Formats: sequence, structure tokens, C-alpha cells
Amino acid sequence: MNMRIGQGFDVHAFGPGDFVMLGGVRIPHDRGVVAHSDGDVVLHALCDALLGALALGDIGRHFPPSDPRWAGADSRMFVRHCNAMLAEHGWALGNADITVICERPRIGPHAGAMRGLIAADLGVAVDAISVKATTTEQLGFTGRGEGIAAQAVCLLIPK
Ligand SMILES: Nc1ccn([C@@H]2O[C@H](COP(=O)(O)O)[C@@H](O)[C@H]2O)c(=O)n1
Ligand SMILES: C[C@@]1(CO)OP(=O)(O)OP(=O)(O)OC[C@H]1O
Repeated sequence: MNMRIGQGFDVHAFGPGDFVMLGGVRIPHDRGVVAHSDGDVVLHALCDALLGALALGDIGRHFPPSDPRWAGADSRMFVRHCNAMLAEHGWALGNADITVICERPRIGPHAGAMRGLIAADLGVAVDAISVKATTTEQLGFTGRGEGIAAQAVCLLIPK
């Protein structure tokens, strides 16, 4: 069977604020993130995985951080754009698996909501989308609470 695989990774620094956007879900937190858009590392990593599977570059190529149109943008729009590109090139998402890397906020209580939004934006069943999390045992920049990271892998199948 013809298939394509993709992977993505994204990091944003914590900064002033009282919430973070992760997987399209607004999560109350004692920090915000520094970003041009809404800084949703889950959706940015997912977009890079989808674009990588298509060999169509990365999110910054499609939505340059220098472009004022994307200031404060809802990253779900980036995901829907990538999904349109999948269809345009004759591919559909088989499944995606995403890992959020941070000490806090806790992701478990929000993972179901993230999966639902991502599945809706990609037009797939919820069981095609996995969202999970790990700490780095207080090691490194995520361990020190300086920022948050996410990685994603996806498998594409012919449409
Ligand atoms: N931000 C996070 C980090 C972790 N979790 C959940 O806790 C489990 C244990 O994490 P370790 O890093 O100690 O292995 C992990 O498997 C997640 O279920 C979380 O919800 N949010
Ligand atoms: C999402 C975009 C949009 O301009 O900007 P940021 O929110 O800063 O996010 P990042 O992952 O650093 O870069 C990708 C950009 O495309």
C-alpha cells in the first residue's frame, strides 16, 4: 500500500499571560507563551508533520512569522489549511500521534478535548488522533518550566 509518513516538532517559550492554547483548547495557566500566532505547539507540530509527509516545506513557509496576517492567529486555521493540501495532493490522514512535553500544565485532563477538535478539523474519527504528554523529569528547558514543546508523527494514506 502506498503511504507517506511525516514528523513535526515545535517549541514556544513561556511568557506573561494566564493561559496557553494547546490542541485548540484554551488551558488556564500561570504563564502564557511567546509567539506570533496563538503559539499552539500541538497544532504547529501537527502541521509540520502533515506538510512533511507531503514534502511541502514547513508551517513557516506557508504562514511566515513576518506576515502580520498571522499575528494572534487561531492555529486551527493552519491545520485546516494543511488538511486541504492533503486532499489537493490525493492523500488522507491515516492517523496522527502527538506528544506534549512540559511539566505543567497537566495535559491529561484536556487530551480528549484536543483530540476532538483536531479530528473535526481533519475530518477523521477521534480514534485516528492521539494526544499524550510527558515531563522531562525536571531536566532541560521544559523541566525548568522555560517553555513547552510538542512532537507529532502522522501517516497518510491514498484518498
Ligand atoms: N504535562 C504533563 C506531563 C505528564 N502528564 C501525564 O503524567 C504521566 C507521567 O509523566 P512522566 O513524565 O512522569 O512520565 C504521563 O504519562 C502523562 O499521562 C500530563 O498529563 N501532563
Ligand atoms: C505559526 C507561525 C505563524 O506565523 O508563527 P508562531 O506562532 O511564532 O509559531 P512558530 O512555530 O514559531 O512559527 C511558525 C509560524 O508559521
